[in-house]
Amino acid sequence: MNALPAFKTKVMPVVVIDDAEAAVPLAEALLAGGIDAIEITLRTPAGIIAIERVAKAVPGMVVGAGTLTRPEHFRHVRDAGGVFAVSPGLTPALAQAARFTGLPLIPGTQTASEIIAAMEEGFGFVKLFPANLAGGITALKAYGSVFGEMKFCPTGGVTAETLADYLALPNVPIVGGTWLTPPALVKAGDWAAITALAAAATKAAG
Ligand SMILES: O=C[C@H](O)COP(=O)(O)O
Ligand SMILES: CC(=O)C(=O)O
Repeated sequence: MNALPAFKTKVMPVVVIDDAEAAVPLAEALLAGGIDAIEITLRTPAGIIAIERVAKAVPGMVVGAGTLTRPEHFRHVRDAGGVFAVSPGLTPALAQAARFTGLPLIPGTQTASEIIAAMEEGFGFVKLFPANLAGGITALKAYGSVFGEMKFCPTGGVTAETLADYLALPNVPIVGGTWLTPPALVKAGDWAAITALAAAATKAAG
């Protein structure tokens, strides 16, 4: 599968954005806290515009899209300037769209069969989603002993308090979550508070 772009952060903010105007200051606030990659979801109409703005205006930020659930989403994201894609799951049609557009994809998995299906499509790095429902750290340890080559980005229920425990696992290079960009802080434009959350997560990630 297409290789992911390089970034340093071990903590991926999963952003649900209601107002595209907030995208650039939000990305700059995260960057100031040491986070150089962001997943802006397509769950809101503002998502794709937000990706376009961050891709144009925040050169230090590696911007990707989340919640791709339809093949045509891949073209929309690529055309907006997004450089990677994340999906809560995986189907053959989504894998084909990723290959066709050249957009690197991190697909969501939860079960052993889903991990095997992702491996069959050529993925070596997947999401564990929702990580807390899938069994969290216990599941990742079990999958680590079975799927030695597979790396995971647990997302769903990961917090500032638990991220270091996840990252201590050898098969977890990065974690994701929404706690870095609380909707109330985004709505209030409290970028300093978001930088503080990002800096705390960057520190906890080591
Ligand atoms: O999209 C990902 C998940 O909904 C994030 O879950 P979280 O809010 O528990 O971080
Ligand atoms: C769950 C996730 O990462 C997504 O919505 O793409």
